[in-house]
Amino acid sequence: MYSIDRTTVDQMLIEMRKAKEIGADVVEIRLDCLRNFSPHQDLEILIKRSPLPTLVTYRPVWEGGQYEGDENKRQDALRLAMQLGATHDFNNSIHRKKPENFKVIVSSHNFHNTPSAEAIGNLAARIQATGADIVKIATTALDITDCAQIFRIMVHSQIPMIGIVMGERGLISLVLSPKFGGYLTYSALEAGAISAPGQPTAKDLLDLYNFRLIRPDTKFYGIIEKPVGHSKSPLLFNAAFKSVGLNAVYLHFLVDDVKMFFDTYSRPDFGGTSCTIPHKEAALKCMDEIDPIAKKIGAMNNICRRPDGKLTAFNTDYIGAISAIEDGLRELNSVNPGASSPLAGKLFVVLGAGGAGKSLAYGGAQKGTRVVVVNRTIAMTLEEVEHFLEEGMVLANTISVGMKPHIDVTPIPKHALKHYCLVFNAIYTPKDTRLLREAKETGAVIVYRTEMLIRQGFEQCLNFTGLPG
Ligand SMILES: O=C1C[C@@](O)(C(=O)O)C[C@@H](O)[C@@H]1O
Repeated sequence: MYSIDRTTVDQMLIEMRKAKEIGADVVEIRLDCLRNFSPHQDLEILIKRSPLPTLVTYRPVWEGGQYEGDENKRQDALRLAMQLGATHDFNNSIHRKKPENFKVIVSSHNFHNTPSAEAIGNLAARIQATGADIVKIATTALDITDCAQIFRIMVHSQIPMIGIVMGERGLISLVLSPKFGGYLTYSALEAGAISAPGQPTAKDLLDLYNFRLIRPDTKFYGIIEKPVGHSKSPLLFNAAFKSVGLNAVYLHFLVDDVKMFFDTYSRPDFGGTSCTIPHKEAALKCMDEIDPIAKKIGAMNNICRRPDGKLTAFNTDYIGAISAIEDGLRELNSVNPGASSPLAGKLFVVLGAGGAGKSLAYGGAQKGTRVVVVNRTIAMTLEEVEHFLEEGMVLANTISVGMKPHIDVTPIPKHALKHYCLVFNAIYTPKDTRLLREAKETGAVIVYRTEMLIRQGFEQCLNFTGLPG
């Protein structure tokens, strides 16, 4: 559902039409946001001209809304909306059966925090006791685990319930609403036009998260990250799940405390996560098992929950990066066709010794390269690399030099690049770093981070589901 909080009737009508075009099932109009609201005239226009079933909300200040006037007048306006058929249409479309007369949503908003599941359950019971047809409880997420409190109550609610946890950390409460029996969920028409913090856009809900396919038995996965939203993995995984018809969804998890996250989301239908900064180390401590290769590398990026509930960590970065580099080398004629890997025998220079650097160094060694790791503290420095001369070397950069906003700098000067036949850069933004631009100009094959992303994601998909992505 899309909620409209414009200040004039005309603006609301425009947004209602947009909401329909985008694919919303229902629109909510927030009467308390209208300036100079004239109930008889405005409601008649809004309800009669709404292209979608319409939910009318007139929220007072004490419930987090903007209406400050007389309580009787507020209730009169809601009764009028009912007579004009707003709720009638709404129920008709949602239940797909004729309601006796109309339905009432009684809501409670908590803009400070999320109480315990027990307290939410008591609140839901009190709301139900008012004679509400539909209970709506909106709380505020201080942590992603707050969503679990709402899920626990919503899934067992005897009457229809809308449970949402507002804020960035509450995103999963909106996306997973159908999984936990939610009556409806909210989305924004477009980025920046949200009616409550943390709302996804209708487009993301429908196209990125495949919202219409989410059911109670849908398995869920995601990427644990902080801040949230930079990863392209949800795009990759949800497209893969949809293409093979897998009943699963992959989300952004904005996680503050990794242990609390894994302790809270321990259901069998939570299948695991990808892991990125800043959680890679903290997550390792929560694992029941670490795959021997991830252990050897000393870095992981993929966590799977086995059917017995145990968490296992894997490293798929080394396969993703190395196979992207191998494919790049295959474009060159100079590759020895008889060798098991086009990397075999090459001098492989890896810049950086963090998780990605360690993964590349391990992968390179497995393929028979002579690996040189370059960083500030071990092996050799960037200055020394400039004097490294052997034809046909391979360079993999994993340090952040050249990353946005410092796009004018580069880890290796252009003149030193002429000895490399391939350059890989693990930086996402910008895609065309100065390093890659100059490598291309000197005639090297270049390999982007996205090539690695796709391949490491494919391996994660295999680990999660046993199916190729
Ligand atoms: O390299 C990546 C990409 C990633 O960080 C992302 O942004 O989606 C997810 C990680 O699991 C993986 O190691």
